This record gives sequence, structure tokens and C-alpha cells, in this order.
Amino acid sequence: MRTPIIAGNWKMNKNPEETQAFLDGVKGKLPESSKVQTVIAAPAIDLSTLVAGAKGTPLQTAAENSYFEDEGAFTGETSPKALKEMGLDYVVIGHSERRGYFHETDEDINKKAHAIFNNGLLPIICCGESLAQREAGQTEDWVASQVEAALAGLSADQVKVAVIAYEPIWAIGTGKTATADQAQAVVAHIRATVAKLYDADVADAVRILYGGSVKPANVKELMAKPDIDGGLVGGASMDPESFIALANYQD
Ligand SMILES: O=C[C@H](O)COP(=O)(O)O
Repeated sequence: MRTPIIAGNWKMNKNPEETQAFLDGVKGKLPESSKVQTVIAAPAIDLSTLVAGAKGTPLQTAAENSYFEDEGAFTGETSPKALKEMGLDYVVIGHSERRGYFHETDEDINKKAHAIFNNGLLPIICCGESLAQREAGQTEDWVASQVEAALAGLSADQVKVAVIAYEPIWAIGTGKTATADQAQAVVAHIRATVAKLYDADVADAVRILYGGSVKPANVKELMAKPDIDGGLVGGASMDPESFIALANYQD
């Protein structure tokens, strides 16, 4: 039985003061993590505030990125070792904005996945196709190749506790959600890919989220699909009331 995850990704939004205001807004209103796990991924400048405010609450915390080295002369990068020491739980890697604007490759993402596990953190590994790829009928092959590359060299035990997020690029921030059936089809294909790379137990354990214009109005329908274990939510995760509604989608 996979515990659902509602994860917010604030992208490059909010400062520490706004982070605190969000934490005050959701306080006492998030489900217990045994029912629905809630996570917020915030910009690096907000992480101390986020971790301090989430302590003792069900909310878990994520960085939006980290480097694949623990320390050294890498100006502007964030160390996964330092993130672990700060008390973070997850790191989002391979988001299409990182792949697109910052030219991150499958190889970078795989190295980051290893560094994250080596430091005792868990990755939320993003994948997804462009509109042109979908229209050319390449979605399943493309997404499977991204997943295979990201997981290369990880053990079965690591993949069991990893999180994968399927985010079609054409649905991100556009208001154009994939239909629940479209999302389910690709998420099921990702699970079948994991089964092929590892085995049925690993595929059954790994949690796979859908991301792309998820909001309180459509979360229930998406979550009703058998292979969709949660949402990675951008825009609708920034307002406390909206995040509370997403997290309590079962009520
Ligand atoms: O990581 C989150 C996704 O990019 C989705 O963003 P969105 O919910 O604003 O479409």
C-alpha cells in the first residue's frame, strides 16, 4: 500500500517571510503523514525557515535542486550533504525547467540521484514530454528513457523509496491538465518500466506522482487513478488554503 504524497514546488517564488506566513497558514490543517504525506519544495533561501517551521508537524521538506558533489569550488551550487545536515527530507531533480533553462542532462540527473541517496536524502525525479513529442507519439519511449537514465546504478532498495514525478511539459503552468486517463496511462508505463528494470516488488513500491496544473478542482479525479500516487504541484501549492485543500483531497 503506497502512501499518497502531495508535494508543492514553489519554484522561484516566496522569501523567508512569505515562507513563514505559509507555514502559519497551514499549521494544524495538514493530514497525518500516515494518511497523506505532504511536502513543500522551496527555494534555497527559504529552506532554513521551512525546516524550522515544519519541525514537529506532518509537513516534510524538499530542496528544488542540489549538486552532485558534496562540497568544493562550485560557485552558486547547493550541497546535498549540507541539505541533509539542515534537516531536509527530499530533493527535486530533473524538473523540466532545470533540464530546459539550465541544460541539465540525464547524466547530471543520475549523478544527483546517487549523491542524494549517498547523503541519506530521497529524490523526487521528474520526467515528461514536450507537446511536439506527444504529438509525434513519442511520449512513452521518451519518458521511459528519462526514467531509465535517472535510475541507472541505483539499487532496488533505493528505487523502492524514491519518488518519480511525471510532468508533461505542455501541462506545466498552462492551466492545461493532462486528463486523468492520459496521466494514468503514462504513469502506468513508468511503473512497467521500473518493473522491467528491477522487478514487480520495486515497481509496486515506488511512488509516482503526476504534475501539471494540479489544483483542488482536479486532484480527486487524478488521485482516483490506480497508478497515480500523488501530485507535484506548482501554482496551486503556494496559497495555504489551496495547499490544505489539495492535501485533504480524501475528505
Ligand atoms: O513542479 C511542478 C510542476 O512544474 C507543475 O506546475 P503547475 O502546477 O504550476 O502546473
